[in-house]
Amino acid sequence: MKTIIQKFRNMFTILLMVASAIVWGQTKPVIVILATGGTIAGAAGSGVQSGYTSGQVTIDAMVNAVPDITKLATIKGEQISNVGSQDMSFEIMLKLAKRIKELAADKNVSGIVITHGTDTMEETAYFLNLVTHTSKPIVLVGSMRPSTAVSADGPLNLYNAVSVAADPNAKDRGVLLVMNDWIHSAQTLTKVSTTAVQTFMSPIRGLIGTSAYGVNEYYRYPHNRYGMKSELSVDGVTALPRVDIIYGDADMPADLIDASVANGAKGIVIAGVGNGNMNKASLDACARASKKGVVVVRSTRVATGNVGRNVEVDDDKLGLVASYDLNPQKARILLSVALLKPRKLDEIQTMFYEY
Ligand SMILES: NC(=O)CC[C@H](N)C(=O)O
Repeated sequence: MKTIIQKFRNMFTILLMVASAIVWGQTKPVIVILATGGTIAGAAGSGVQSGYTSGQVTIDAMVNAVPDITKLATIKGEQISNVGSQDMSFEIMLKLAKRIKELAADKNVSGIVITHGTDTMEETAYFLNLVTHTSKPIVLVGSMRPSTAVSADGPLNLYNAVSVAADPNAKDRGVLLVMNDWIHSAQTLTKVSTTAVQTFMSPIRGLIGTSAYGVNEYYRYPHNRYGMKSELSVDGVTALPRVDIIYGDADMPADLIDASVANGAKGIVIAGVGNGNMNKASLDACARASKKGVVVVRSTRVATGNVGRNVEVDDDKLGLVASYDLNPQKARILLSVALLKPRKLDEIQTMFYEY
């Protein structure tokens, strides 16, 4: 009799454990990881080797390296691409945007994490910030050391990124990047070191918050237009117009600007010196381009500070746009998306102030 009761009790305990596991599994937020490649998925022959190849490791292997992640969320993974982000293309970005839109509309999904190489992470982050209209957290993450390195930074970065994506407090903050304990806005972040683990900074407007072993603190909401407030869209778009970046320096040759126009650019971003300046010959070439209907934006090669309108350059007279907060690579993204529709110069200038 005693053994029957004991058996019954054991069965009941097991049933209870299974039921609570199911309930917990259902209440845990669902986070979808979209993997694109990068160093976080990179591998080398040894733990102390500087040479390595990006985009070698699958999403499952990345998640398995951080078993604790499944305590934060139910993880689902999809491989979108597996490239070093120097090979990130508008085609992959458009594919990402489309998939994010579908996932954001799924009421079972709480947030999205994108694993990505750091070289062009600012472009992808800013692009998604403009064209994904959702309040759900979208978090980019990468690493500076490959998965096989001694002290690889990828696993903790991924853990923190999932914790932010699963955090209701991260909602409505636009596309974020979580690396090395810091939470950045897509609009402000920039890569400042070629190899150091502390490579992302938000030098103009500062951090959105911090994430330490999954404990998140938020300081602010981004100031600019993004997500639900963005009027920009890439729905049904399969390619973006050509926009070139031309680097400014002392005695720069102006014929690169004419060549860009001749090769079919619809927009040009000048990574100018100082406050978006360039020599007289280049300014003349920009004015020529503008007269032909090519939109020319003056950005800067300088790491901090914004480019104001009509400071040393008469933008009104020459028909130019000032990039304001945006560095050349982000100015190129905004201009490429803005040019999907015919827009007047002053409308584009307003976009540079607002986005
Ligand atoms: N740390 C990195 O992710 C840089 C590696 C690689 N070039 C990439 O961007 O994917």
